[in-house]
Amino acid sequence: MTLLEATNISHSFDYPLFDDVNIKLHAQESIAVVGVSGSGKSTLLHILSTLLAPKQGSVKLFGQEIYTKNTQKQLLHIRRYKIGIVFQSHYLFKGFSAKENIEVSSLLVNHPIDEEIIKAFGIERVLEKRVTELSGGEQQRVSIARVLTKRPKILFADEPTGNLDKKTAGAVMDVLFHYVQDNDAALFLVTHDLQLAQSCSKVYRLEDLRLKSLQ
Ligand SMILES: Nc1ncnc2c1ncn2[C@@H]1O[C@H](COP(=O)(O)OP(=O)(O)OP(=O)(O)O)[C@@H](O)[C@H]1O
Repeated sequence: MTLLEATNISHSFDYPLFDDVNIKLHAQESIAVVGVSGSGKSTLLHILSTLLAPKQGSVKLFGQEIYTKNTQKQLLHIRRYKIGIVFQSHYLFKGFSAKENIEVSSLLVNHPIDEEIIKAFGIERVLEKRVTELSGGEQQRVSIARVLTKRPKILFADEPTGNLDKKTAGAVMDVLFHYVQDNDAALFLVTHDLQLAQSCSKVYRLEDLRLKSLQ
């Protein structure tokens, strides 16, 4: 099943970022995009995940064109209930504990927190701590747990393991890959780390305005 289809996407800010980009993401699939800093990876992720309309081209999520036909209300519904976005800066609620942050998602979709994920992320002992008392890597894992608790069909992740050591990063990626398999979901990953990217089913490099297939 095709969950995401982007056709002939082009975008620019002060200068052109990419041109004529085409991507299809199917259930149980993971796509990684690598590229140098400033090549437009995060911008592409924003375009695919309802946050930014491209200058040209079409983006379909779950078979539905998202930028021309959808009202803001429908976009909000997709963003809240059908996709999950892990940002480089994680946007946790600072005054809340780690657990309360994850509970927000749990309440939103009326689904309990998955204790297995908490354990696999190694954050069970910090759940009662306030966000400001957590290390950067702990905050990153709490934010991923919060997003997974919504049980999104597509998970968009921008450098999700940027603050983590290799071993912890590997453990987190394992959870993401299992989540995708077990839930018929899909992962769109942006990273600088080519080795990490190569654990995905498809790898692309954003370079010279094009999305080039590496794997
Ligand atoms: N909202 C915006 N308005 C204007 N320019 C922007 C905006 N967002 C990003 N840019 C510019 O677009 C370019 C690409 O940014 P983007 O964050 O997509 O790159 P990236 O490949 O993800 O970089 P990094 O690896 O450093 O995170 C940068 O030059 C950035 O300054």
